[in-house]
Amino acid sequence: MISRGSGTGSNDAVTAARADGGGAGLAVRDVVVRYAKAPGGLWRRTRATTVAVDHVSLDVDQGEIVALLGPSGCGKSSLLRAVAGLEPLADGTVTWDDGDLTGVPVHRRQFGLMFQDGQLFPHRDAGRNVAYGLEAQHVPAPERAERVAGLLELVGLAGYERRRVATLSGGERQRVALARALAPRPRLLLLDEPLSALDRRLRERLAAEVRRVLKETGTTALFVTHDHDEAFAVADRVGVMSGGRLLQVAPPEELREKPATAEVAEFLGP
Ligand SMILES: Nc1ncnc2c1ncn2[C@@H]1O[C@H](COP(=O)(O)OP(=O)(O)OP(=O)(O)O)[C@@H](O)[C@H]1O
Repeated sequence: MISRGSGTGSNDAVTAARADGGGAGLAVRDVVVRYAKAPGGLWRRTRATTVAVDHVSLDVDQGEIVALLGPSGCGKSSLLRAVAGLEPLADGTVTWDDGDLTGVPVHRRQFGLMFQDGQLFPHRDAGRNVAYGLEAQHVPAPERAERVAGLLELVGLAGYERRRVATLSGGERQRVALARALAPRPRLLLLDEPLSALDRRLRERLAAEVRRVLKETGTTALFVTHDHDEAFAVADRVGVMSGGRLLQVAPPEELREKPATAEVAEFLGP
């Protein structure tokens, strides 16, 4: 059983929802993700696999931000991709509000995705990038324009509607990418190293801003990062991964004060 730890500040509402028996959200149970090793050579006959995620269980309650933290290759992205439906589960289940997502394709999960490179559409201006998901939902133009303006303002880019993507800085691109991911009001936002390509100072500032934006929009989020400071700045709870396993999930201060194992303590450092 994974300890959920206690919340503070804006997390109190989440804690209250849990106590009421409400606040359901994402439940990952005993999930295993395996990859076939590269074909050829010795592996061809043995059908050997890499276990990227090794029986991981994790809850993310509605309105909560959970960061997955761990060194390169520990399986964070694989777990996030499995939740998104981009990787098949070798074992275990992923549910939302108790509804099993097995067999539900990526685009039907109502989850948003944001990656290290925001992958903006280069031929659309900033506003039309943000509007993309709203167009797909056939939101009428005036309502769309209002929502795009509101989202750009929320991410600190008020008035940027007509700016060409090529003229935006790295930080501005990721802000647009965040606004675009939030536009269709995803029930869960999955962020994979969204700030990693930015320099440290900007990363620190944006981590705090991402948290503010997610909280202001009441967005439930799973945030993958290898950066301790970023995880602690963004999340209500932080999950530490190593070798495909989830070692501990706890609020930042609890993780610092009471690491559950020597491995967690060593990873977090002094
Ligand atoms: N498509 C793939 N095919 C084969 N092996 C893979 C594939 N994707 C990931 N892996 C392996 O699975 C393990 C976990 O990788 P994953 O990308 O999930 O880790 P990570 O913690 O997100 O690392 P990083 O921060 O470097 O992206 C690694 O050993 C990796 O080499």
